[in-house]
Amino acid sequence: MTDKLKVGIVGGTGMVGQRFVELLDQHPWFKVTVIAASSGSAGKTYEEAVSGRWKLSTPIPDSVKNIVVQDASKVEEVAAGVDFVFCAVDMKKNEIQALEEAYAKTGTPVVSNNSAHRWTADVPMVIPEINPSHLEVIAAQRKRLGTETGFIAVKPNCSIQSYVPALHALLDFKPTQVVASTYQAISGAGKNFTDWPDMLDNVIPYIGGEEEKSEQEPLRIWGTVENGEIVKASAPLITTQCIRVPVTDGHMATVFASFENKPAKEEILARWREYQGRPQQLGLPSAPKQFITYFEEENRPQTKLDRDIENGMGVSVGRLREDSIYDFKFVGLSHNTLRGAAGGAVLIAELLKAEGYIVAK
Ligand SMILES: N[C@@H](CC=O)C(=O)O
Repeated sequence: MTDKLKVGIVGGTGMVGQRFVELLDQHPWFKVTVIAASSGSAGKTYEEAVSGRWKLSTPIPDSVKNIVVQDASKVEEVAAGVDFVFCAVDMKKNEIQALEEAYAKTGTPVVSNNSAHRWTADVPMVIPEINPSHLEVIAAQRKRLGTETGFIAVKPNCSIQSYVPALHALLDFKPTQVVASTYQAISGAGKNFTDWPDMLDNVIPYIGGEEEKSEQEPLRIWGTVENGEIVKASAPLITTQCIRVPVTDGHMATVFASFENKPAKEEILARWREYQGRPQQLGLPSAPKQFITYFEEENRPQTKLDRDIENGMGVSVGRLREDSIYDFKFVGLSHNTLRGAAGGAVLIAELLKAEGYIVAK
């Protein structure tokens, strides 16, 4: 490919925005041409705007240091310089909904990390390996928004990515009940230990809104497309507890599951080993070669050792065993700011491009 698509990052100075910047540097299909943020950062170079608050261990890429940050609320101006945008902003839900729709109405595709539109009936919420067919609702959404080229597509909450992929590979055994407890890294709250010293040597048993998202969003991912809308699945029944733990990156989940047709352990392991989704079939640039990796060792997956598997885009699973109350239990792990946030969104954008939904303006 010679001409890369021009990308804007709306909310480019926050932690997820920084991950977008990092992942898109040297991307084979996409090039960051615009970074937009709040009016307080507008007019500064990107390097100035993130000075003292760059949170990643890699340096700020040279390719973006001198980009002058634009005001994200000046939608027409931002949209004029890009083919599509990623959006990761920190605003009220109704403001995010309005902002993303405003971008879409300029004819600009929006790939969003925000939760604001996750339950808008004609907005696809996608894990590319699991429900790429939900992109079909974009046609209905475009009609509603009055645009031929713009639309919004969103990624789900980070925490579900540590257990939904493993369950998805077993869907034809019909999971009936799932209990998941998540152990979530502090980067999920946009923080590191310098910003949040109280998290050192500490565990907080509450993350606002997280349990509702963790229980409901999988059902939308497993939903069906009916008349241009996603209709959520009615099973399995899911209950969760979401806990903040003192690790930088990586959300772990302990999972108990029962099935209508209980599989054998070997069948489960085979499904995980063999599972491939559309990104693997298409060979998308950010797709992990192995989506689900099972560790035989009893003390794996470990957050620090395994969160970066497949460049942070793979999902690790371990400790599969029969349970005395449920059929099986296991542990899952995914990188929350890569697979669970910016990386997952970049993979959605690659799928959208490969499927012809995102094109050069
Ligand atoms: N809501 C999540 C964000 C994902 O990383 C969290 O708080 O961890």
